[in-house]
Amino acid sequence: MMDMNYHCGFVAIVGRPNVGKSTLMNHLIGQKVSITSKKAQTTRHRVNGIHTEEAAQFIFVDTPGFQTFHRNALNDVLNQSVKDTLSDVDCVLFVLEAKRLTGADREVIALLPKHRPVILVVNKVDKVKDKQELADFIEECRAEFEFADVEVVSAKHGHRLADLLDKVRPHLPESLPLYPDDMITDKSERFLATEIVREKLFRYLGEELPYAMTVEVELWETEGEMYRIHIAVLVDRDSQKGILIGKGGEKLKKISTEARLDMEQMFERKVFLKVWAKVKSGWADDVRFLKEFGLS
Ligand SMILES: Nc1nc2c(ncn2[C@@H]2O[C@H](COP(=O)(O)OP(=O)(O)OP(=O)(O)O)[C@@H](O)[C@H]2O)c(=O)[nH]1
Repeated sequence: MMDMNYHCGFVAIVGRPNVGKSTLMNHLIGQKVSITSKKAQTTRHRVNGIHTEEAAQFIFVDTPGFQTFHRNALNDVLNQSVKDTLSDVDCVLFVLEAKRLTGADREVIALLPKHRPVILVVNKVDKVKDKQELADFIEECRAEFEFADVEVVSAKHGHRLADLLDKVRPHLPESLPLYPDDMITDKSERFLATEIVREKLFRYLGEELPYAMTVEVELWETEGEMYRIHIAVLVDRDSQKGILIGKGGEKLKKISTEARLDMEQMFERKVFLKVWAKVKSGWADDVRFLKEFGLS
């Protein structure tokens, strides 16, 4: 594998919320590492997924969704983080939903780098029956930005993803692989642990509440073969804390037990997990607080 013609580089996936960025990345790397949901704005953290081949390694950077309607400090930080990401990758995948070019998409287009190859990825083509309409749509998009290439895909159905990779590959610089070939994500086990807890929050609290919550590792220790992990779930209000904990602590206990079992399976070791709820008022507007979270 260590041949001199090896190519390896960074690829950013951008687009407005809900176009299918997480779904796309999950399929490209072949394992679920970030949560997808019908609701917008589920990927608050940047996720790096890696796809390794015989002669190339693609390191994907999934960027947080743009929130165009409810601007607050959180979203300014997210937008800046997207700009920083884009100026630092070898290729950008700009994802659109077939036949939908909205104001929010145009806001993302405005942030696309002029001096990096940007490939237009038209997703959800399974929803479009008329080929001519699709061709017209692509023309319309091409008028908005000078894309290096275009590919139509269905991320959800894994359709034409190999063709997409074929178009990205030439943009990766000649370099040895930066990661071992069995590595799916360079996000640490810490990150995966928070994703597991987030997934349980969505499962047990419904679709609404988890958007007002954030999950943070407070302690991570190795004791012999075992991990000792403390995770805080930060909520805006006391009432949300109450819902999270549930009657007699039942709900939080269930979330914590299921998360522990998933972690033990994923990390292949015993896990001592403690999950608790904390109130942090207005955390979404507190930029300094976000910085502590490594989000800016
Ligand atoms: N029909 C169809 N639906 C898709 C396709 N790809 C993604 N979706 C759906 O679109 C919705 C949003 O997908 P996500 O991958 O969460 O979108 P995202 O762009 O990562 O969203 P944010 O994390 O909010 O930025 C989900 O319900 C997906 O199942 C596709 O190719 N076809």
